[in-house]
Amino acid sequence: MKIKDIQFGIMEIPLKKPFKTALRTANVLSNVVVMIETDTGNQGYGEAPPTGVITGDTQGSIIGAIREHIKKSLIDRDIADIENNMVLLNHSILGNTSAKAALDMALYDLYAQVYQAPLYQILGGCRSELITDKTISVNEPEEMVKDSLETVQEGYRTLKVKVGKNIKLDLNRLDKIRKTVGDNIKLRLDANQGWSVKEAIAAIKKMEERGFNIEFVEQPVKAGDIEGLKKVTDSVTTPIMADESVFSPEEALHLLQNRATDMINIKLMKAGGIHNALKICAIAETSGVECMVGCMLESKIAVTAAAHLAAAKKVVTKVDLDSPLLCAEDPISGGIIYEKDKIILPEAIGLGLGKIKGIGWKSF
Ligand SMILES: C[C@H](N)C(=O)N[C@@H](CCC(=O)O)C(=O)O
Ligand SMILES: [Mg+2]
Repeated sequence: MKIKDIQFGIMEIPLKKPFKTALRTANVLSNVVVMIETDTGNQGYGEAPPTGVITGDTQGSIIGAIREHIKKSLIDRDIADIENNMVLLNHSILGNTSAKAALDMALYDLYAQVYQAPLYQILGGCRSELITDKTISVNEPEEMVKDSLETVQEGYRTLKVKVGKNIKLDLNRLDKIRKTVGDNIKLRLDANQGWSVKEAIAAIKKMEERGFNIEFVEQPVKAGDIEGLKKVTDSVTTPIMADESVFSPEEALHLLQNRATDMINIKLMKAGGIHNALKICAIAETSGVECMVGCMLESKIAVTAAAHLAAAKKVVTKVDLDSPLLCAEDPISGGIIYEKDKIILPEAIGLGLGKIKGIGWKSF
């Protein structure tokens, strides 16, 4: 099975309500979708969201990286030669992790089609179901309480609460949310780099004193401040999870050798795809550190690929794969199935994706 062509299209999906973090507000998901076609008529799908504030990617940079660098390194390659294909993909251009992730998942989709098995089984097959959290955007406390209550009433048992704007208001937000949802709901926080080191330590200690029972706090401080991240990790008892501070396996190794974080949030868009995400899993497992698999604002295409990774590996003990749940429409048939907070992996071959509605495919 050889690669004959690589095509792309733009997928626009409105969100049910604005997605707000300490870094940005988004109303619509506007992603690059890729399709690899083979000489046997098979198709592999991938997706890249342009998350400029985190990965530095734009729609134009994703398309440009594939058109000018990645495509020529993959045309005519044999799908079964996955290791060499991944080396070529990763060496085709520096950075551009979202573009690489889109091609990486399409290559894995086809690789699993060669061996006629669901991808998660080929990658390790640890489990066939996952439980995801659902994100509560950062807003005025009253609106967050309302959103949290509705989410719990819909059947979600874990809320990922966005904070990081203002510590006094953040404490007020959490106080009200915890009182409203009760003690049986897990609350994990994501500050998206919004606090200083001192603010993070003070805020998390107050949460501990007030008994908010926070499962973990994601990315309290600036991505590049590894010393600051370690200081926060060492100063509080609540577990700290690195997100924007870890893109590559090399960064994961550096962080864990320095014990700068308690956990890692792996995202395909930061790692450059499943191939590098598997290396991060191995580094974390060797260091005795658990991982979460998360997502950007991705449709069911990229989230299905992330779910296959999460289902494959034992070291992945937490899942933040809620992005399709935040979308007002689902133009993709097949892929993962959501049953409230449960994600069921498809038993279909490869990623198990079906038709994608409304895409006008163009060759790069
Ligand atoms: C969507 C997911 N729950 C999430 O919060 N992901 C990111 C932010 C993604 C974005 O800004 O597009 C995270 O920081 O964990
Ligand atoms: Mg995060």
